[in-house]
Amino acid sequence: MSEATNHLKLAFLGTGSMNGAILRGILGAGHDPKNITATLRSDNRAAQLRELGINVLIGNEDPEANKKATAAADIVFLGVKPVGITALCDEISSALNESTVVVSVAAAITLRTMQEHLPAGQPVVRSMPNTPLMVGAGVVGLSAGEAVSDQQIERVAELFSGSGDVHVIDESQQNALSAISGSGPAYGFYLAEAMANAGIAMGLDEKLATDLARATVAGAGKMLADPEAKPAQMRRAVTSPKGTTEQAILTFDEQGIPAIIEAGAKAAAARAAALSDELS
Ligand SMILES: NC(=O)C1=CN([C@@H]2O[C@H](COP(=O)(O)OP(=O)(O)OC[C@H]3O[C@@H](n4cnc5c(N)ncnc54)[C@H](OP(=O)(O)O)[C@@H]3O)[C@@H](O)[C@H]2O)C=CC1
Ligand SMILES: O=C(O)[C@@H]1CCC=N1
Repeated sequence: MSEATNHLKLAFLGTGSMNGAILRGILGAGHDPKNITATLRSDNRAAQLRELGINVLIGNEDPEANKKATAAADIVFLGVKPVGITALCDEISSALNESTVVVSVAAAITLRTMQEHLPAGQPVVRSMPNTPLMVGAGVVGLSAGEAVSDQQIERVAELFSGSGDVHVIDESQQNALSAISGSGPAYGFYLAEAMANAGIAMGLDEKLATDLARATVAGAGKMLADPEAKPAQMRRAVTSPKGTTEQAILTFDEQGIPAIIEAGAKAAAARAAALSDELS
């Protein structure tokens, strides 16, 4: 991370699963914790966050928490649920400096919707991150609003790049990206759950089945982390002709698993499009 980026003051407003994962990734990449302020509504997760050496403000104790964090920040990450984003934009508008970059991590909330609830000309970035950022293995898609300069989007990209892959994309691709990489960690965990249950169904005890599934999906994920990795080729390397894996893959294909995964991803993207309309 460059010196200039490391010195940026960051505010995380609504620091639950996603904003918490982003800030852990940024800290892991070497950002100075003294330059980070996180807000929460209740104090449930405050102690955990304070252990990271960052500043923590609690909305239920200080109604000005989000505004105070915003006023001191160069970049503000909005990490509340989609339904709360426009109210949060309204709340912080008076505390923003004209060069403060507002980055939303919310699914479905468009740049246009945010811009309508922020001062005219405010730089706004729509992002779709994923939780593996917290272990330095995340993915994020970024789309810049009209008022964002090249330097500002590069700074946001640099902040994320210490903990994952960064893709700057047209906003029209955000819902599809969200359906693959935003929700995708849950699909990986779901596969591990299903594999563990299959082991239990074949008579393995629960702990052994869970350990086998967890370590296997994690190991496969580690191999896939190589940017040159080719999933289909790697699958074939495990699949001996007339062997055991082949029977499993043939059964998955016969039962339509690839089409089911495509249908699931399309349902996630369609839900994002519907939410965009509901919350605009
Ligand atoms: N989870 C994921 O994998 C991903 C999530 N996202 C997006 O991230 C956003 C947050 O989701 P997620 O992290 O899962 O949700 P969480 O519920 O874990 O986090 C939301 C946090 O915001 C806090 N909060 C709510 N309102 C306020 C407020 N007005 N001021 C300050 N803090 C507030 C909540 O505090 P309290 O608990 O005290 O109410 C909570 O800590 C969503 O918009 C989602 O679309 C995007 C990609 C992936
Ligand atoms: O489920 C959700 O709505 C969020 C967006 C992508 C992952 N989690």
